[in-house]
Amino acid sequence: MPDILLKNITKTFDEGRVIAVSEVNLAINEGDYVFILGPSGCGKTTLLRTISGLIQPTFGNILLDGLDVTDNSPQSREIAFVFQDFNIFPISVWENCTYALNVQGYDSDYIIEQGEKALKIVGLEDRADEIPIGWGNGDLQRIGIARAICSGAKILIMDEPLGSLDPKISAEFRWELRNIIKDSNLTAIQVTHNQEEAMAVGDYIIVMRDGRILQQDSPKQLYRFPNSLFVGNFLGGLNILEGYVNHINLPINYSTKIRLGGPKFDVISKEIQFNLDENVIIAVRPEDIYVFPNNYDYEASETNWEEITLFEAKVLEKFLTGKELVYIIELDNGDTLKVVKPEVFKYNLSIGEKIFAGIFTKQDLRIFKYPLNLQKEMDLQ
Ligand SMILES: Nc1ncnc2c1ncn2[C@@H]1O[C@H](COP(=O)(O)OP(=O)(O)OP(=O)(O)O)[C@@H](O)[C@H]1O
Repeated sequence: MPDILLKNITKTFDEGRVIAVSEVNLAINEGDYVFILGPSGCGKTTLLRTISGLIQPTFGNILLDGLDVTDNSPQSREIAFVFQDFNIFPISVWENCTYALNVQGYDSDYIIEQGEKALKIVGLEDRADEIPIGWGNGDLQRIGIARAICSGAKILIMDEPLGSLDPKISAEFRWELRNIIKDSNLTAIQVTHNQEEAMAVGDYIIVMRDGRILQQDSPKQLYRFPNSLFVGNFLGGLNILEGYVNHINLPINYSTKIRLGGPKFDVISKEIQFNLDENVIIAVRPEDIYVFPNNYDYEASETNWEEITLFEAKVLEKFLTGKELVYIIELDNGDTLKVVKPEVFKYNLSIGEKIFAGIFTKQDLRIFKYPLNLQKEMDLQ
């Protein structure tokens, strides 16, 4: 039985004029560490607040451990919140950690047991008596997490918990947080704007847009098989090319031709059906495009060239961004593609140089229906 089950959750504001969350169905299992990603205003925080009971859904039901808690108070839901701004009081670490249990009148043996357990988990057991004034953000958030664990909650809800941390500390702390969650067998839902963080430590990622869930999958599946152009572009970026289906080899193989004399690719699509001559978008990640100099010796290479579609191109731009070398290449038909390689790349391709480019079509090329509004579909806002 899923730990958290959302059935058709809709939340509107301003007498229905703002639809913050729309018909969301979601199941999260016990022990899962789930991230919610999406552009600003897509409904992430509203969804978190609805699950925790801080706000009531307009429609729909929330089940925790099989029980309908839609009308129950936040306190009764065994959910703890971890905030971006820590909410730490100028009292001792111990008092911060056990504050809620004291207010709720738990007996002192239970409070001591819970407090000691929580501080040990976050590595603050030797600093319980200190007042955390002047502490670094990482340690302050440790207290915030200890407080959540101390409450005895089985579910952690975290709104940008690492958002105030220095990027280097955040990159280290994310693993610590994951270990804490897994070791304590907590179910955790976290909102972040940091895709890298979600991809690195999340079991699942939920991508939202305009109040709806577009896709919920493992990071690898989302990255390799986005179910829409928006999801693919939002997570990691996509090159897109407009084309049409010029051959169908049933049941699953479509040859698509890029318009105006561009190259032809054999694409596999198991999920979506296409028709002959249908306009489509084919998409490829910048890091999945091979580029070679014109005089490359294919015979000498061990690559299986049968699976790679090669086409001629010209280097339009070349620049370094930190650890990456970016090429913008132009196809014969004027289409352009972004290609990303490691900073130390074996070929020194120059601007203006004629080159060969290649795509491992079966593995790396995706085909999508041509959207009603391509510009809106690719807009990351
Ligand atoms: N109390 C409220 N009253 C009216 N509108 C609201 C309220 N809370 C949220 N909204 C609106 O609901 C939509 C979703 O907001 P929400 O804060 O959930 O998005 P978000 O994805 O968390 O955004 P961000 O990433 O910027 O924090 C937005 O259009 C927002 O303006």
